[in-house]
Amino acid sequence: MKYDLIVIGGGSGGLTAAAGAASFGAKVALIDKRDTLGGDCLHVGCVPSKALIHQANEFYKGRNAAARHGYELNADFNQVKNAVKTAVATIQHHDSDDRFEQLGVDIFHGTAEFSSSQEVIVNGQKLMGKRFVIAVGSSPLIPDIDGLKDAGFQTNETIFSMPVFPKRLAIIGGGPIGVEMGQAFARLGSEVTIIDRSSNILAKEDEDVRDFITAKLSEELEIRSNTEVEKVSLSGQNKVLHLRSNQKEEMLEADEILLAMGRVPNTKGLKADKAGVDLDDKGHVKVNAYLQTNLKHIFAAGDVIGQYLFTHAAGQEGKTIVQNALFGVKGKISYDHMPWNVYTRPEVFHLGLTEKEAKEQHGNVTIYKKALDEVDRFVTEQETGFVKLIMDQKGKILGAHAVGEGAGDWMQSVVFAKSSGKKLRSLSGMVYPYPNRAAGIQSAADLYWREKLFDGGLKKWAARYIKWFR
Ligand SMILES: Cc1cc2nc3c(=O)[nH]c(=O)nc-3n(C[C@H](O)[C@H](O)[C@H](O)COP(=O)(O)OP(=O)(O)OC[C@H]3O[C@@H](n4cnc5c(N)ncnc54)[C@H](O)[C@@H]3O)c2cc1C
Ligand SMILES: NC(=O)c1ccc[n+]([C@@H]2O[C@H](COP(=O)([O-])OP(=O)(O)OC[C@H]3O[C@@H](n4cnc5c(N)ncnc54)[C@H](O)[C@@H]3O)[C@@H](O)[C@H]2O)c1
Repeated sequence: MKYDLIVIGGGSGGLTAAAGAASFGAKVALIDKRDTLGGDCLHVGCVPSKALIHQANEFYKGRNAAARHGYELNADFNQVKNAVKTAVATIQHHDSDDRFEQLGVDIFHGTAEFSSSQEVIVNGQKLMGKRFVIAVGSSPLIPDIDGLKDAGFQTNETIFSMPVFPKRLAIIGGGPIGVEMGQAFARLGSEVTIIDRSSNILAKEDEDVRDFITAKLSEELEIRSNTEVEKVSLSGQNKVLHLRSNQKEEMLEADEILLAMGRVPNTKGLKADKAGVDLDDKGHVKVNAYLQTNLKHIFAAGDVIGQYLFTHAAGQEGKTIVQNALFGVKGKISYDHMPWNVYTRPEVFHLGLTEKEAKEQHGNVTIYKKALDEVDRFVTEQETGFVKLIMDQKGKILGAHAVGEGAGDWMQSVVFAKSSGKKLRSLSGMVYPYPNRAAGIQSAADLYWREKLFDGGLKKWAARYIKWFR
């Protein structure tokens, strides 16, 4: 039998492609090397990390409240891990074999490898396909640091089931994984140090956002930027990180090391060469705007293409592939309106261009920035942060950024406005129920009218008109 579509990888990208294709009546095979579907996001990524963050924030609040009444609380790490497991198990139902089998998908658990451009092998069985989707995801980058392997370390694949709670946690890498896990462990009671070789953590964020969140996180943990880990050694049970920053050498002792230095694509065992699929020098599958590889019938989605390493990006790519692979529609993937959130407290929201990128690409841009401690809801909740909207001279939204409690949720209307081509003023004209957090968007967007009304010629014209009007 020849499948219409063979999907390799049952994570965010692969599941979306498989479910979409099966719903249209295609004969689909889905292969995943894990025993359960769901991929990294469900098992060792988004879901356990957000569950851990929730546990940590709950504990942190309780601990601070108890401290105000003279009590000291310690976190029970086993309870935290159980809550994380429960969250994963609950969501697993949604990504169960049963659900996909009911959609008509044939599921194979085992490692897939290409034997030709028309065929893959899984558990010794050959599967023939008309079209293929490579959605095998990525793995944590393990650096070649002297002594690291002997000293031992954690990655996102082990940290959620780590047996002992680390009193001192050193995190190498200050990207989203490093800062989210760093703050969560700090809130559970670890002494956390984030080490990053670049000059800033969260390097992809707008400069104002980076400065704000760096200052906030620094209240709870230590950040060492411009720092390299040259070597790791053991001193008894302690892991000793030999650091170098600005020609200065220092040592840092920790109970555990978490690696959060980026990802490598899972293409090693795939034998893509047997199919003739081109990879880039880092092992990512190379695709065009239609998500086709150099072979028109083989598509790729998700972390393995190395574009935007997010669940929602993989899902969007999976959807695009369904229409292109099954119906021959030439739908291009677009990342123009791809938002992301970093789930620290306060949360970071990112959409479109940063101020620096906007200036480089568009020259003259207008920026409206509103501090959240001037927005009533945030005042009542004693929260801070800001909203920053970046637009071109015609009012087109180029970028939107926010740091604030729940920003990832309440900034969503800006994604709608930007992706439907609405101008910034549309965000000002909506009605916001008082006192919701999204009013932060309105306050920032209102600055547009303030400028027009109070600083421009309109005010003089309006004054003359009002005098004249009877
Ligand atoms: C700690 C952490 C937190 C994260 N938090 C977020 C978040 O909050 N929001 C967000 O949007 N993104 C988050 N991400 C990123 C997100 O998890 C990934 O972008 C997403 O999982 C990518 O989906 P994918 O389909 O490309 O790969 P995956 O979900 O990793 O799926 C790939 C699947 O392919 C299988 N596979 C690999 N090789 C083979 C093979 N040869 N044969 C058969 N099967 C194979 C694997 O077993 C896996 O199940 C996080 C990542 C991490 C590590
Ligand atoms: N909330 C979310 O959506 C979320 C959460 C977690 C992860 N993710 C996804 O997972 C991906 C991987 O996350 P990540 O944080 O591992 O990677 P990343 O690539 O985003 O960040 C890695 C960090 O490690 C630093 N680094 C690299 N090599 C180093 C070295 N030798 N010494 C010191 N520092 C070094 C880099 O400067 C960078 O700041 C992200 O790109 C993101 O897309 C998303």
